[in-house]
Amino acid sequence: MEYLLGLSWAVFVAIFGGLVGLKWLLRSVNCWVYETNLGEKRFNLPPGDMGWPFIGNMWSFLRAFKSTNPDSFISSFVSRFGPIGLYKALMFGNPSVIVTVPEACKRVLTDDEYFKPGWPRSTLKLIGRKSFIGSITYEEHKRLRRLTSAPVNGHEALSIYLSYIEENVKLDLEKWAGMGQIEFLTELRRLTFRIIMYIFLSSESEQVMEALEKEYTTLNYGVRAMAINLPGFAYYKALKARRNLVAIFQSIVDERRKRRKEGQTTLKKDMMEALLEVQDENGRKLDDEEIIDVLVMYLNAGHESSGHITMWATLFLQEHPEVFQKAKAEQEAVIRNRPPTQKGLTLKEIRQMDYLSKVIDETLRVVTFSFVVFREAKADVNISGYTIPKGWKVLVWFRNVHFDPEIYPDPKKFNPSRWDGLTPKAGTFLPFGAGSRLCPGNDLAKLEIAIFLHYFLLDYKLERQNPGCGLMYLPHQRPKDNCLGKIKRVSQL
Ligand code: HEM
Repeated sequence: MEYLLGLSWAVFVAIFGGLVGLKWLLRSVNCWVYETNLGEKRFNLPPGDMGWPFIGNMWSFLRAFKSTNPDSFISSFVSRFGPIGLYKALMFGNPSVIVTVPEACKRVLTDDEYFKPGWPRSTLKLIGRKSFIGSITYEEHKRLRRLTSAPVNGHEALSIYLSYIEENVKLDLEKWAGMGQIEFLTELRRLTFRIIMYIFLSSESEQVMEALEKEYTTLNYGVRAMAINLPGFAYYKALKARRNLVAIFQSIVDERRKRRKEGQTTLKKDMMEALLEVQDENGRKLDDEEIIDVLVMYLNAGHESSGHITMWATLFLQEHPEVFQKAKAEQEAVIRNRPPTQKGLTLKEIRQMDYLSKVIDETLRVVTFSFVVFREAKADVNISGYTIPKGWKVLVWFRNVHFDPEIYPDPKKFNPSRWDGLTPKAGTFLPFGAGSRLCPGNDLAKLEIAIFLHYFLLDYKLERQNPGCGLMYLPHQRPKDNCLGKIKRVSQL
C-alpha cells in the first residue's frame, strides 16, 4: 500500500514537474526567436514577458480588455517587473516595447529621427497603406498633412463650419426628443459623420451616409481584433467593409474627375477638391488610391472619436448633478450676456466656456479614446537606459499615463475641477497624441463636443434604459447597449 502511495506521489511530482517545465519551455520560445539574434543587446532589453508562441501577449491583452478591468493588462507587467514604464512583449505578431510613463511616451512621440509609425499590418490593410499611418514618406506625410489639416484647424477654418454644426446639433436633438428609445451613441456617430462628410465631400445623400457609417462600424470592430481572415471573424468582416468603402469612395472620385474634365467648376471647395488639385514640387498629382486611403482614414478618425467622447461627456454630466448644474449655469450665462439680436453661438463664446472645456478635458482623460498608438524604432535607440532594437514596435500606452495617481490623484474619478489652475506637464495629457502626428482634428473635435453640450445642457436630459449597463473596451470604450435611452426636452417634462 505504502509502495503504491509512494509511486502515485512520484507520478504526480513527475507530471507536475513536466508541466512546469513545458510551460517554461513554451514561454521561452518567443525569447529565443526574437532575442537571440540581437547578440549582446538582448541583455539590455526592458524587462517583460513575450507570452506564448505565436500569440504572444495577445491572449492576456484581449482577456483584460474583454473583462471589467482592462487596466489589469498593464498592472500585471507593473506587479511582475516593477514600475519601470517600459516592458517588452509580443503584441499583434511583433516584438514590441510597451511604454507607459509620460517621459518615455513624449520621447517616442516627438523623436521622428528614431521613430516612425508602426501600426500592425492588419490595421494598415484596413485603413490603407497610402494613408498617414501607412508607407508614405516623411515628406509626403508632411505635405498631405499640411494640406488636409488647414481646413479643420484655426479660427477662420472653424468659423466656416460652426453654423453647419450648430444647425445639425439643434435639429438632431429635436428629432431624437420625438423618437422615443434611441441608441444615443449610434445617433451621435451619425451626427459627427454627417459633419465630417460635409467638410470632406460637401454632402452626400442621407442614404449614402448611412451606408458608409455602417461600413465604418464594421471596419472598426476589426481594427483591434485578432487578424483572423476567416468567415465569421471580426477581421474578415472588417476587410469586406473596407472593400465596400473603397468602392463607394472610388465612385465619388470618378464622378468628381468626370465633372472636372467637363469643366464643371460650380462645386464647393471641399477637401476632396483640394486632394484632386494638390501637386508635389514635381507637378505630380495624387492618384485614386492615395486620395481614397486619405479619405478612408480621415472620415474614420473624424467621426468615431468625436461621437464617443460626446456621448461620454453627456453621460458623465448626467451622472454628476453638481457638475451638470455648474456647466448649465455657465451656458445660461453665455445666452444672458449676448446681444438680444445675436442668433447662435460664436467662436469667441465657445472659447470663453472655461468650465465646459474642463468637462471636455476631463472626459478625454478618463476615457482615453485612443488608449494606445503604434510606432516602430528606425534604429537601435536607448530610452531610460534600456535598448529598443531597430524594427521593434513601440506601443505608447496613453491610458496608463492618464490613470497615473501621481499625476491625477484618484484617477478614475470624473472631476473637472482637478483642471483648475492645472497646466499639464509635457507627456502627461495625451488625448490627441503629440509631435508630428498630433491629431489634426483636435480643434474641430472640441468644437463639435462643445456645441453639442451647449444645446444639451440648456434644454435636454438623457434617460438611460439600462443605467447600470456594462462596458465594452474594444475597439473603444462604450456601454454594451450603445447607450440606449430617451432624449427628453426639459421644458416639456
Ligand atoms: C475626440 C476626438 C478625437 C480624438 C480623441 C483623437 C485622437 C487622436 C490621436 C491620439 C491621434 C494620434 C495618433 C498617433 O499618434 O499615431 C490622432 C491622429 C489623427 N486624427 Fe484624431 N482624434 C479625434 C478627432 C479627430 C477628428 C475630428 C479628425 C478629423 C478631422 C481626426 C483626424 C485624425 C488624423 C487624420 C490623424 C492622423 C494624423 C497623422 O498621422 O499625422 N481626429 N487622433
